[in-house]
Amino acid sequence: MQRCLQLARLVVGYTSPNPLVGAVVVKDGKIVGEGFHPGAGEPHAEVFALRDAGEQARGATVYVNLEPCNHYGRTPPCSEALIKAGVAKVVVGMVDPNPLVSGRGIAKLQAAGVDVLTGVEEADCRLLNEGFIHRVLYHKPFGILKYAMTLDGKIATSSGHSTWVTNDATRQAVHRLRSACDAVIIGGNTVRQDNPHLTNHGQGNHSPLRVVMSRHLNLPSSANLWNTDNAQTVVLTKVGANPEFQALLYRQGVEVVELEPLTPNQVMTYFYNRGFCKVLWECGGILAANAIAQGAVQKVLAFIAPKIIGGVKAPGPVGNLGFATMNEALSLQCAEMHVIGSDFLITGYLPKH
Ligand SMILES: Nc1nc(O)c(N)c(N[C@@H]2O[C@H](COP(=O)(O)O)[C@@H](O)[C@H]2O)n1
Ligand SMILES: [Zn+2]
Repeated sequence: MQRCLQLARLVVGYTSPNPLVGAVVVKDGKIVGEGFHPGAGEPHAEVFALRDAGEQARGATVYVNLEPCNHYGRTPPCSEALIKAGVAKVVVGMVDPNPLVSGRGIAKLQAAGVDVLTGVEEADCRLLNEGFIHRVLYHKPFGILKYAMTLDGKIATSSGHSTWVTNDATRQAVHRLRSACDAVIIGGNTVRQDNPHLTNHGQGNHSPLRVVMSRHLNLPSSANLWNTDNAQTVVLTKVGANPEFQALLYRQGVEVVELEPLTPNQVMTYFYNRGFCKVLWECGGILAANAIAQGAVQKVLAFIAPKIIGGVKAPGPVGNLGFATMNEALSLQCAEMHVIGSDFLITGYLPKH
């Protein structure tokens, strides 16, 4: 199953709205076929693995991190392909939450006499596809809030200087994280203040869509994000905002989309309709607080550098949530701490809305 996950990860960032899936065919204790799902519209992982195994699939065991499908979507059902290939056993990482599948693939295999074992390495399988699972269950992409702060909770100095809070290894981890996401979102303030690139800087193959939320388009006419040679940018704004600036962006290949209302919740609906599974919020505190308040954030990744910068006016990672007492605090679930060189990373999930 871990090999399935390795295969699936080869195309991390490329498969949305579909999941990341790898499959392995084992006969007499040896791997005789492997495959992964390259992206929506392409055959599923099981089909590639069966093709790779050829006749050796007969009587073999197939491992796959997601339940084989049993529906005609963009491609025909894998359950039928597995039965036709004559496999003896299928080992499944997790049941597919997609209501079109959800147990039906397993039932079809069992009805045809195929032995099925489910829930193998399930936690890792769920983690790999947490974006897909959330998308399917809640009809919104999975939102991740990432920030980097000092030990005293500042994301910049009081003058706004923020390069760099964390060490090189942490910044590379963030670039890999971007590569695994469909989009990375910031607000207009971050463009004005930091002029970021928001690319993967060569960490991973996939470049996420770079997104700026700006109500009035009071943005610089020259910015790294307006260079669309290596990565696409979309600016989300209010209906009718600053037509001259919209024209300037269009000329540079930047897509402009008008949304009403321009809120994190509406943005997540827009990106669901665009087929996205995972969206990264790399914004400042005000937008981060709005995104949390509107349920657009499911997971938090807080990178912490053991430095103290001080400053009463130095900004923190999350603005006003309207809480007055400590018992209103949002407690992260399944919180974990990781060490990245001299920095620390705390991850966890926000309570469900
Ligand atoms: N088990 C499995 N292996 C794959 O490689 C997959 N891509 C999936 N996806 C499931 O089928 C749905 C997509 O179907 P189409 O690609 O449109 O035919 C997807 O939503 C998953 O439920 N499953
Ligand atoms: Zn399938």
